[in-house]
Amino acid sequence: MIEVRELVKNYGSKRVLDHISFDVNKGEILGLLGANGAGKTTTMNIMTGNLSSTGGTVRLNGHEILEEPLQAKKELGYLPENPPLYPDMTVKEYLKFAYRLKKCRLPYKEHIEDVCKAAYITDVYDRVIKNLSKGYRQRIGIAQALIGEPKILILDEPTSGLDPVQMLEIRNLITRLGKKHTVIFSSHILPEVQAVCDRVLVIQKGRILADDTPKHLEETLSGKKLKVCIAGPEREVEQALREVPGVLKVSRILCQDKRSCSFELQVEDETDVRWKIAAKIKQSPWLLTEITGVHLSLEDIFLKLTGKKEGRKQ
Ligand SMILES: Nc1ncnc2c1ncn2[C@@H]1O[C@H](COP(=O)(O)OP(=O)(O)OP(=O)(O)O)[C@@H](O)[C@H]1O
Repeated sequence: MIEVRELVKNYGSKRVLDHISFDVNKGEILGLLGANGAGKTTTMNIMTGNLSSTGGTVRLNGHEILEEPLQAKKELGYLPENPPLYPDMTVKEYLKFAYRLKKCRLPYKEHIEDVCKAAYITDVYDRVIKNLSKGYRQRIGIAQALIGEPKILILDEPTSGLDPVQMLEIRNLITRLGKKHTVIFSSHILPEVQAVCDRVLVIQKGRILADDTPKHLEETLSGKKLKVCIAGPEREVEQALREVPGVLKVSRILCQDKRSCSFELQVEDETDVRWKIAAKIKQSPWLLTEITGVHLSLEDIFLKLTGKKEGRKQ
């Protein structure tokens, strides 16, 4: 559905995109994750034909954005970082304006109704935009992007500046939109990408650091780890755990419960080793009090990939 190849962008002698390539399949929700200045907006602006590239190509449903701009843009709904709203218009007037601007040919009344329903703005249809909350304004921006039934939605930081409730509403909305559209959205909020995306591209200084599912990315970087707490003599328990097939490494960790001892285990296969440990402890006089997976948050992964904390904005 989307094919981005070797995108390069220079501003004078400064290279801000350095050979970015990726594909997005039909129906996928892709998160573009990166710190402030990583190159997310630049990538999206080039993909939507709003900015020229120094090199590389972008194909939207087979149409190259510079060679066939009209056909390519018909495939596309775009929400820029600052939604292009006219605050003195009512929602009705604004959507009519966007409908005309896009030269949309779908039946006006039904289509606008559908778009308002999809973006959850039906109840403010006759209100003046400047009097609405930022959450509503963001959803009006999304409604504008939905006009013309584009197959692809590109949303630049759609939750930026929203309160936690509004953020959740937009995340839920993106998940629902993903059922009908191919969606790319950018964010610097890691749990958001984790919650919403099928795939994540981690981008830093104009380069792709990782292209993976949030879950696989986490597993790959964190390694498979278990936390095990057992009520029993520490040294003997440690030895017993080392003997369980599939356990690669056993490290003692601090234990909150004075009657137990705790260990972090590096293992080959989490589920399999859990069963084996449970079976082994059952045969002993000891008691298994906890066995849980240890997972890195995507935030830890991001810091691991980038190797530093600088440049992150909240
Ligand atoms: N017109 C411009 N002239 C020079 N440098 C620019 C211009 N626009 C963007 N840049 C630089 O390009 C780099 C990437 O910027 P971009 O806006 O794409 O980052 P971003 O990941 O979207 O960050 P943000 O979350 O702040 O929007 C930054 O270093 C930025 O300073």
